[in-house]
Amino acid sequence: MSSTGRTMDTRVVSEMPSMNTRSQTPPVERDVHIEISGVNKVYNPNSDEPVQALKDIDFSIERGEFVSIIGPSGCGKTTLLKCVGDLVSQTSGQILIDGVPSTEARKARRLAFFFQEDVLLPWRTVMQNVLLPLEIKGKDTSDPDIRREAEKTIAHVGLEGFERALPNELSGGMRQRVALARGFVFDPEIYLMDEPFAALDELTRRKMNKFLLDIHEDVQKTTLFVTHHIGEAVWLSDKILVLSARPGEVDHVVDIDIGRPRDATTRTTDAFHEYEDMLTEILMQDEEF
Ligand SMILES: Nc1ncnc2c1ncn2[C@@H]1O[C@H](COP(=O)(O)OP(=O)(O)OP(=O)(O)O)[C@@H](O)[C@H]1O
Repeated sequence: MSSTGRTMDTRVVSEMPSMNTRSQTPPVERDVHIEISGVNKVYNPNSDEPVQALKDIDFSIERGEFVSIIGPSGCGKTTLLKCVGDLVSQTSGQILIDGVPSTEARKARRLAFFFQEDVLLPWRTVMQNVLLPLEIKGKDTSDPDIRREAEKTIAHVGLEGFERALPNELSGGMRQRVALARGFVFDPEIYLMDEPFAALDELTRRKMNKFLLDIHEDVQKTTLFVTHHIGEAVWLSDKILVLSARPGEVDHVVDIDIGRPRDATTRTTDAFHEYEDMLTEILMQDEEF
């Protein structure tokens, strides 16, 4: 286990049996996909009450890594995700995707967003919802090749046979899988996920976690995942970025040294529980949490 943090608490570290600080690990070749440097975000900067959401964020994500962002409510998790996806602009600093600004990456549709609400169009079938991003992109969605691709994506999320169903005929978990398929269909390089399973009941959420785990281990897309759920973050992630209370700063970066593939038994291991306890303790130290 390893953890680095701007405000590393030695008491927490010393309690962890096999924790090393990152400076002790030998240098390895890194393939940086997303580079966040000196990012600050202030909302309403010219008003009487500017809100500094992010402060001096330096963080990088390697290709194929699954990184979760956790932290106290309102600490800037969504803001950071939106800055990476160029849905809001940072006030200062830069975010590069493979060395190019995130604005260009968004325009080239290299990024896909997934939100808590499945935002499916209720009058469109599963197939029509999945085809929507391709339609917006100006593709001819009556093209048999495109439809085959969409069918493959629908099958990939386990919804084969539901192509003609309407959203209101599906369960919450199924609707969320349609939303995932809609993001996957244009084969983006990076998944940006903002609490995609927060509205689901615990059992469905577990199933969706396992589903995403399998997809990630299959396609290994670089993923940035915002969550409040520590267990979910540990199960899914290679690395967890913990932000401090607002203004969000990098508080800790915890590498999850649990091998893959992971399955339900992973959640019963000592290592899993140690990570859960460590992260809970880090978050509890923040008085505003
Ligand atoms: N458009 C906006 N205008 C002004 N302030 C905003 C805006 N969006 C977010 N904020 C503020 O910025 C801060 C960070 O918000 P953000 O939603 O990024 O945090 P979060 O960690 O994702 O929150 P939560 O855990 O509640 O989902 C909060 O204080 C929020 O009120």
